[in-house]
Amino acid sequence: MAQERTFMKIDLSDYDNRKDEITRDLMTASTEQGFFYVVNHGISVQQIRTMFQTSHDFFALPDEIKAKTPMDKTRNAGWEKLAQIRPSTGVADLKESVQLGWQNVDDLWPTQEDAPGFKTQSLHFMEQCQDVSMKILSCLAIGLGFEEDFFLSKHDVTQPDCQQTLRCLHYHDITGKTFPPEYWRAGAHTDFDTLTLLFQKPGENGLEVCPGREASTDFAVGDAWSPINPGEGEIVCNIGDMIMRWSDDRLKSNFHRVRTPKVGEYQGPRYSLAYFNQANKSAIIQGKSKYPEAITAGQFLQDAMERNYKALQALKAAASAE
Ligand SMILES: O=C(O)CCC(=O)C(=O)O
Ligand SMILES: [Fe+2]
Repeated sequence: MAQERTFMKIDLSDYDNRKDEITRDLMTASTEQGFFYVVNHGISVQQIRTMFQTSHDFFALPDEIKAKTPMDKTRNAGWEKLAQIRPSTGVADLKESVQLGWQNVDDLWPTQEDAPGFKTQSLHFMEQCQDVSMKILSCLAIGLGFEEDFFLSKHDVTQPDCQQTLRCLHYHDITGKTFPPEYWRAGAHTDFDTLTLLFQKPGENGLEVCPGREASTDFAVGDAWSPINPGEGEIVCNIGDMIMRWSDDRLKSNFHRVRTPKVGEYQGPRYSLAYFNQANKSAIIQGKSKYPEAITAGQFLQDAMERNYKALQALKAAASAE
């Protein structure tokens, strides 16, 4: 079921002077919908376009080249194609992606020879995403009653156990093709992280959101999906499971998906970029009321992946019993 919703636009301009107002707006957006647009964030349209060109050039390489740095799940970095299976669908997303990290992934970057400029440009963009993310997380810390730098040291990209990641995504051109209904460009899911920054190219829409999730461990999801279509230069941000738990479920990590366009609609390629903020492995996540028990971010992610795995196995078992 489709439902029109308006998502808040958070203006980061004059950040230092307007921090109280920005915090109020961010808390409203994060406790209600968990999705919002961010504008005047300091990353120029030109810089975003340059990163999209870089991502486009990488994906245009032959698969044999991209496969030189395959997805390494333990380090959450590398390239994969038609490989990510969501428990909500049971089939692989119609996409390819490359995940880039800050630490311990030197061997998982494509070489300068294969992808000239890719590493330099991506790292530059990651720095910019990191800056914007820390501004938002600083406000959310204040809003949740922590010290304003509370989340900063916990998402420290200089630490060897840092888990901050940029994922470049390419949803293939499917012009003229029809897929069974369980095939999505990205099947419905929540993000495991604290905060995601999403960029897309103008007009390459398809992202849909379903607000209303009550607990960070919940799989249940309603059926009122709303499109969220950013203008050029706007960042779509969403709250992830990690900060939902940290905030005792006050901030909402909601389900989202990317629909597969039908024949008659624009079915050309779609490119997006997602910067996932995930606390350092050793960072302690501890709520103040509902979830007072301490857990490391490393353990939190492992548990989340295990829950996903079990849900997928249950889905397969149900399908084979039919
Ligand atoms: O491509 C998009 O717009 C969304 C991607 C996404 O939700 C994800 O990779 O977690
Ligand atoms: Fe996502």
